[in-house]
Amino acid sequence: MRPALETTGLGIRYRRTWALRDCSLAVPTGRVAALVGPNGAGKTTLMHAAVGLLRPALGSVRVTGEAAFVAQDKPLYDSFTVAEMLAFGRRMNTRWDHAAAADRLAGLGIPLSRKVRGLSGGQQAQVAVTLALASRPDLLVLDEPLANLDPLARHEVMRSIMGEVAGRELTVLLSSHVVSDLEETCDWLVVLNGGRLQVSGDIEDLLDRHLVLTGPEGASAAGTQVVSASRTGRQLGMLVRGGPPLDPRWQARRPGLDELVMGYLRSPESATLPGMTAVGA
Ligand SMILES: Nc1ncnc2c1ncn2[C@@H]1O[C@H](COP(=O)(O)OP(=O)(O)OP(=O)(O)O)[C@@H](O)[C@H]1O
Repeated sequence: MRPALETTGLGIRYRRTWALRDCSLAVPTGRVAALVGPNGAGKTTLMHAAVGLLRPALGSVRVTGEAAFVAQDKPLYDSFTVAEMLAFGRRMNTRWDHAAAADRLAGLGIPLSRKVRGLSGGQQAQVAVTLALASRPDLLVLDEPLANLDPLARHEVMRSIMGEVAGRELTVLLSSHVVSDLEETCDWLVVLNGGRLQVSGDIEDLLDRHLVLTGPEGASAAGTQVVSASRTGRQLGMLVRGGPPLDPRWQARRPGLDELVMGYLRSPESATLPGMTAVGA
């Protein structure tokens, strides 16, 4: 099956600044892909390219089917009621599923008669996601859908997105700064750092292929590929690929998603991408 989103050698620049360089990735259909990276990493740029808001300067980007996009600042009109937002969406889209949108909002307990400005942040996020889903996209692209939401609302938004993915062949690409929000729901990981792709792959597979090592100073990491290393007093800590290490002084365990992401972000020269055999290539 063709991937839902595929970029090949993608390069995007704003005048002279390259925001994204040599980015080749493929997100398979039906995945919920987390797009993470520090401020300025190129996440919004990649999303804008995916939905056709930015043209590549180099390479290509291809979406299988239709994409819908929810921008960071939730594109809703404050003075509209929810019903007016739905009517607006209906006029703007040819593939509009009005009944599904109304059902979804009813299920979430969001009154159609309420003005957008009278909704909580979590409800506004839900309305924006509902509008995007009502256009029946194959790829749903969400730029920080959880920003400014409390933990309960973040959980609710993620849960409802998962519900949509379970029901059909929808692929989701969503950016977030809070990796712990993504652990439960995302099954694909894309890490960008300084405009470069560092990690792209299935999350379980990535976690299986890495180890967190802790051991004394002088312990050798032979038998592994070191992604990043840190020191606390006389203790060494490492994120490595492959292994287990030959030196028995290490304690080794599977990383959590946040440890995997942090390990790569700390070491921008490291990367793990499909088809790659060595860390740091
Ligand atoms: N309109 C623009 N004009 C010039 N440079 C831009 C523009 N938009 C983004 N950039 C630059 O491109 C790079 C990538 O920005 P982008 O917004 O894609 O990052 P991001 O990962 O989404 O960041 P954040 O987490 O802060 O939202 C940054 O260096 C940014 O300063």
